[in-house]
Amino acid sequence: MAKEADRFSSAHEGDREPLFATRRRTGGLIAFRFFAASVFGCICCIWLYRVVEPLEKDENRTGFFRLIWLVMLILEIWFGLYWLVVQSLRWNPVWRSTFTDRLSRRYGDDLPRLDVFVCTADPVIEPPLMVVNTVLSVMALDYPPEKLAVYLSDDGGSQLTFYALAEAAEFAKTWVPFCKKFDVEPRSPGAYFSSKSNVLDSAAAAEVAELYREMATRIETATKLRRVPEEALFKYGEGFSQWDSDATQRNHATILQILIDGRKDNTIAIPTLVYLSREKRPEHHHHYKAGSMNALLRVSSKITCGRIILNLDCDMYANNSKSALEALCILLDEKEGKEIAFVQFPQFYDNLTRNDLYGSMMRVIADVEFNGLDGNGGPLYIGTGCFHRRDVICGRKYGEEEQSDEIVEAEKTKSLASCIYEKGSEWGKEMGVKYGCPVEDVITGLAIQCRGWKSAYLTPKKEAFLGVAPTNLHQMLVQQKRWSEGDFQILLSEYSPVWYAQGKISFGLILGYCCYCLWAPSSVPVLLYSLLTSLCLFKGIPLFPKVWSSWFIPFGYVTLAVNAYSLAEFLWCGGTLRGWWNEQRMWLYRRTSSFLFGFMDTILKKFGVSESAFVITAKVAEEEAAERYEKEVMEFGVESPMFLLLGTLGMLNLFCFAAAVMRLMMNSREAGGDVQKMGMQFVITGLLVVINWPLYEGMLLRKDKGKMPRTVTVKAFVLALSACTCIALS
Ligand SMILES: O=c1ccn([C@@H]2O[C@H](COP(=O)(O)OP(=O)(O)O[C@H]3O[C@H](CO)[C@@H](O)[C@H](O)[C@H]3O)[C@@H](O)[C@H]2O)c(=O)[nH]1
Ligand SMILES: [Mn+2]
Repeated sequence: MAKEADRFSSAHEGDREPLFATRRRTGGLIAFRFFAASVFGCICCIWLYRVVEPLEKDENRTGFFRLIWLVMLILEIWFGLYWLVVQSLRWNPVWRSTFTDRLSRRYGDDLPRLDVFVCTADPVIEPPLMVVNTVLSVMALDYPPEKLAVYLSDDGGSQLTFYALAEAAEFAKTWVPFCKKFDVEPRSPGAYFSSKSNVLDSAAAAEVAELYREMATRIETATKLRRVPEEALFKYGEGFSQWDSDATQRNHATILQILIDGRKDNTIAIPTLVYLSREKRPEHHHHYKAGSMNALLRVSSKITCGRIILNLDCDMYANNSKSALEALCILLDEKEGKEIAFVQFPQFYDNLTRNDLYGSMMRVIADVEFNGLDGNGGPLYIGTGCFHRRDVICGRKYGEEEQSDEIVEAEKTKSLASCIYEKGSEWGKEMGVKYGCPVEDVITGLAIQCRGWKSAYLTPKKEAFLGVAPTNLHQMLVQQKRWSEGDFQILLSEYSPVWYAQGKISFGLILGYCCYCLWAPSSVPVLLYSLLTSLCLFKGIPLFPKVWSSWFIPFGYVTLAVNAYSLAEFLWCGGTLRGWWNEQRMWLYRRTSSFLFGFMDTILKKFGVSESAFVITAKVAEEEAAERYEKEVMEFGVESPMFLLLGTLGMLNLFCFAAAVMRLMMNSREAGGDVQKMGMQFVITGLLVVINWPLYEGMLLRKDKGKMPRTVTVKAFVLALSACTCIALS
């Protein structure tokens, strides 16, 4: 391998054309900076208002009122500073483009080995048919098959998944050559055959489609019956014999089976395919996905030892067969590419509806913010759709020599995936993917960047990978809780971007990390601000300047400018107006439930009270729920503390707004004054009510199974009503 590395770096000395280009924005950027400066100027005015205004003589201003005023000042300082931090993501964006033709000219098929790691963990919420579609899509990537290997890590230790993979191995012999011969896209057979428009109209295609359908039926039937057919147990006996009779998901020996060995069998041009289920024992922590990634790193090093590693979640199929070549344009570039440790593609989904009810796409993050991060040193590693250099993820520092990894085939390969292998080693610490954090990906990427490496972000026109977004509110909130909690833990950990990364990565990138690491704590100010605004409206206490006073200008300008900009940005990124509105709702819900719970759990964890776990996101929904998802009807359905909180806050807003409107109508003489004094509060609380409309519908009007459970509605109602009563009487 040492020689091979040499070959890649120096043999093409004469050929100096870069393999990728980096584009920066110029014109628009200056306009943006002016705009940002104007907003910041107004933010300063708001702070000034809070400081200066209470000094005015006003007999109504009691001690309690001053306290509220102080809280408002603190919250506005937080929002202002957070806004500043977020600008780092827009200050210096870059876009990368690649020259795959130059890559082909220079290297032909002489490319480094590529190992693809696909992780799955549960055959029920991650259906084996979906998993093998992902596997098949990467096996058919535009890449020399003898250089490509696909590893499936099954944390579910499921015979069903193994069975599906064994079936896929057979089907691959037809599918891979078919894709290459006819250059089909996308290369997930499920996605390809379900898209009516691009399926070839030929006998060959019809034959492959039939084969696929037969395989899919077999896999789905087995999954439904939760039983592998008898003849398959026999046919793939070597694999199935590795399951002990008492094996369970959490307690079993290592299962390792090379289903296709591309190293030996050169007659069929199909990539190597390996199934791995690492050993699990109840007394050993398995470290979730990070644990399986590290087991994969070790086991694959003894089988194919790809110099490049692509990591995919089991639902992210390859939608663009050129993605590996595109990533290599960056990693093999002789000049700038040398300092780049990993190439991240965005997470896109193929199950989104038009207006993206749950804001799953995170359009602006993918199309704006990550380019901003790239300009400051590189995007975060987000766990899927990411090409790594093996030796870097294993711990190599920037500037160190790449080590040669000899493939010595040993009988002991299996032991590399045992529970005790990592005891007393650096795995999970300085080597491989890090343990102990719910976002193992982000912290690992940060550590790599702190070792001197950069990363790059690639967004080809045709999305490289497509996954499955959560299709109900609860799942979405749970996923967001895990992310916010994990990112906040990073902020408090020894790898904190604020302390540890100081001097190791650029200041802009530190701020970039902070945007996400501060998600969890940002819940508290949003909660307080919205509560204070509506409760004070209810009590008739004005919190903002009068509508006609000049102090109102900065408030009005900041509110309008920030929201108009966010809307424009959303539309530029291809979103719809409705989609933006939905995203604003999710912005609020995430903060007042997911992030808040993530924040509290992190604090509790610091005191050793709770343990954070990795709750896997389901990738299937039952039929009726799926229909509601298609129609963009918000799905509640389950009892959850997060819903109770959202419901209570929603009701509280409604009561406060209703009470204030009633007061307006009853004494219409003072109405004008009331509106003037509290115009801004009316608007904010009113908007909160409007944005909560799907919530009220779910609580009060709907009858289907996806409505808010009755118990939650009643509890929320009682809680909100008692809160209002207490406040009214106080
Ligand atoms: O014990 C576990 C738990 C999960 N997984 C796999 O990890 C992947 C991601 O899990 P998912 O439930 O889909 O979580 P998401 O929130 O969608 O995942 C995002 O966020 C995670 C960190 O929170 C990253 O690990 C993922 O790569 C990233 O896509 C899936 O393929 C799982 O099968 C395992 O292999 N073992
Ligand atoms: Mn996922």
